[in-house]
Amino acid sequence: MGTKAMELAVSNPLCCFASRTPTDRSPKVRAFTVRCSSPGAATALGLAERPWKTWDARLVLEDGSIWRAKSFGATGTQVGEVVFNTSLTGYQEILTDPSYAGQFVLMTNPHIGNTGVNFDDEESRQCFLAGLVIRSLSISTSNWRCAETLGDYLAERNIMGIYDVDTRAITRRLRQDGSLIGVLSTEESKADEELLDLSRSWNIVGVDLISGVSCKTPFEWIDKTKSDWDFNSNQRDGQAFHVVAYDFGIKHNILRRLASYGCKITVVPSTWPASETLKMKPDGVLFSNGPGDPSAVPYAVETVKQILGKAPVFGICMGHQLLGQALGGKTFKMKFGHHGGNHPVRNLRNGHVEISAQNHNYAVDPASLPKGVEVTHVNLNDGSCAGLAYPARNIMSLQYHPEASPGPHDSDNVFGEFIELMKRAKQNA
Ligand SMILES: NC(=O)CC[C@H](N)C(=O)O
Repeated sequence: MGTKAMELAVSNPLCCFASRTPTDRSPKVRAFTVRCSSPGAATALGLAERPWKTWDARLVLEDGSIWRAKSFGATGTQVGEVVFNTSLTGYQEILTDPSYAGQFVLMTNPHIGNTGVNFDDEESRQCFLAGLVIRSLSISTSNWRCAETLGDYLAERNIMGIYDVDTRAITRRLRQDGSLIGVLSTEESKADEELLDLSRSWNIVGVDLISGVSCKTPFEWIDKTKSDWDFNSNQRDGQAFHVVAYDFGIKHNILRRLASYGCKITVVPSTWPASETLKMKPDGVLFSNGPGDPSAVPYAVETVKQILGKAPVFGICMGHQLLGQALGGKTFKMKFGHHGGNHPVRNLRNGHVEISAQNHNYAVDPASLPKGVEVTHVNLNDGSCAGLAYPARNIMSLQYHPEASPGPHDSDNVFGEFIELMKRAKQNA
């Protein structure tokens, strides 16, 4: 155990969590109040040294706070933006959501890992996130679908995790002060100051992250939601619409839901030219979710612009933000974003409130949109724009996730609305 670890053990031998809470929020690295001069001091005080590890990883936030806790998954040093996710379930889907590229996901649910990881719940081909921050890592896994433990899964994918962190305290900090960049490290050779400097010199704003997660060549998608899991099989009319889906970091469940609604799907990379898409004469085009700053990918906005009015379109999350820009609007960075499965959204067209799955740090500013563009959905937590439509040009979009995964399925019928949009456009053509 290093000197710092001993300081913690001595400062509070019975309650390691209290001792781990930083007391100083100033930029200087001054993390703990009670200090002890040397490792031998514990013995000198008559206290037994702990037989278990007290900490072997640090999460250093750009505000100068240092969170010493325990490593799981991969080791090393990683920088990213820390966001908190309030979903109670679905950590595997969250880990494989490409929209988290460049971010550490901190789960507010304190108990993670108890169902392990299975073969079916992957939302993309790999984990793109920076790392996982949790309170308690389940000591056992128990689930009929479990194929391996969460720790082994992360280690194999070279993703770092840290547990026994005071996740409530960090969440309050993020809510009060806004998103923070953090560095997670298991490397003892790196000084706190070095990690702090790294957190302060790194930036996620203005960076194109979608090109790193998108597929490189087009492919056909055929998998539907498995019948055992399909909670909504009413709205199929068997008519196969051809949808071209732009992969800005697409979640597989968007594709599964479209396939379950009867669509034939061609997935194309983020850089796929609009002219090639239009040559395929699609019945509709989907612009997917994806990581990072939507204003940092003007080439994607340009692609969307060239498609608008030529085919019915549906934008989800990043896709919605690109559509907003293509229509002349602007996006902005929110204080700490929305990440979780419990966001109430009002559908302004019918007054219904849906509980939705959300994962975004940016939003479209409705005041920047031209006349004719309708705000169709509003997030009831903060009044932000959660959906758009431009009926004259067959455009619809949502800031949140109708495919859920994880999350409540209240908004699944939006895929049916996209089918209706394509059907009407075909009839009127
Ligand atoms: N899930 C998404 O598509 C996220 C969009 C964008 N990266 C944001 O954070 O707002």
